[in-house]
Amino acid sequence: MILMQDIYKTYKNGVTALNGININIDQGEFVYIVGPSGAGKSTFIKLMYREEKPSKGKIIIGEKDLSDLKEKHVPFLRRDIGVIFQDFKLLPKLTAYENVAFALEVIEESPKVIRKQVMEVLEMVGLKNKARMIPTELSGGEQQRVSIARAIVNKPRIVIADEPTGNLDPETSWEIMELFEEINARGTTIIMATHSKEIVDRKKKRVIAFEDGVIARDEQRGEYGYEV
Ligand SMILES: Nc1ncnc2c1ncn2[C@@H]1O[C@H](COP(=O)(O)OP(=O)(O)OP(=O)(O)O)[C@@H](O)[C@H]1O
Repeated sequence: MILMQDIYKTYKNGVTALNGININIDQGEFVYIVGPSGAGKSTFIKLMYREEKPSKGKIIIGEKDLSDLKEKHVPFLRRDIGVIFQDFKLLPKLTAYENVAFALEVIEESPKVIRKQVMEVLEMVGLKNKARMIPTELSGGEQQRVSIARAIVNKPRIVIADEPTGNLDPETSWEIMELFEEINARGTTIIMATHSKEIVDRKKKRVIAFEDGVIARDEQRGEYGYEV
């Protein structure tokens, strides 16, 4: 479960990005976050994995109240949340296998567990044969698959994606969306910020629309709702 109560976020430069957010997302939901540029979507997402802290308000992720989460416990929160970005953020000198394994090495998993889980997850995203390639040897879609593999190798309960198809062509985007649906079907909560009207309107899911730092719409089986 993800709960936000009365969340405000003002950055150091005085810009207020979120202006009173209340939200409740159940385990296993698939939620699109939409809205105009600058509406507060990325800020909302960053609060969930503690990349940013709210200026005011309460955030609960699973059983953890982030208000009293000590810095040294942030890595434990991140084990429960996989994050995926538009620009993949892979380590350029490491192979696909090593990029995914890295997520488990930092939490000191045993080499045996690492090998098994990394190969399983690379197979799931269809990249078992390209495990030894480095990011520049892979297409954009393949790089995004590696980053998805890295995000889910820990079996997190929540996957957050900030414009994951923003750098991909339409066909590749659909393939990536299928992967997200597969992950969601296993019970993982998916929260995805997107500017893609095609994706949101075709895959009818819960839609939360941000405008000027507040939630303007929150609809089950919603639509994108903006002209493109
Ligand atoms: N680190 C920061 N410091 C200061 N202001 C910021 C920072 N990050 C975001 N903002 C401001 O907060 C507001 C909300 O930004 P945010 O990135 O959350 O919007 P967004 O809806 O994700 O936009 P986009 O669709 O363009 O990614 C904007 O006015 C932005 O300029």
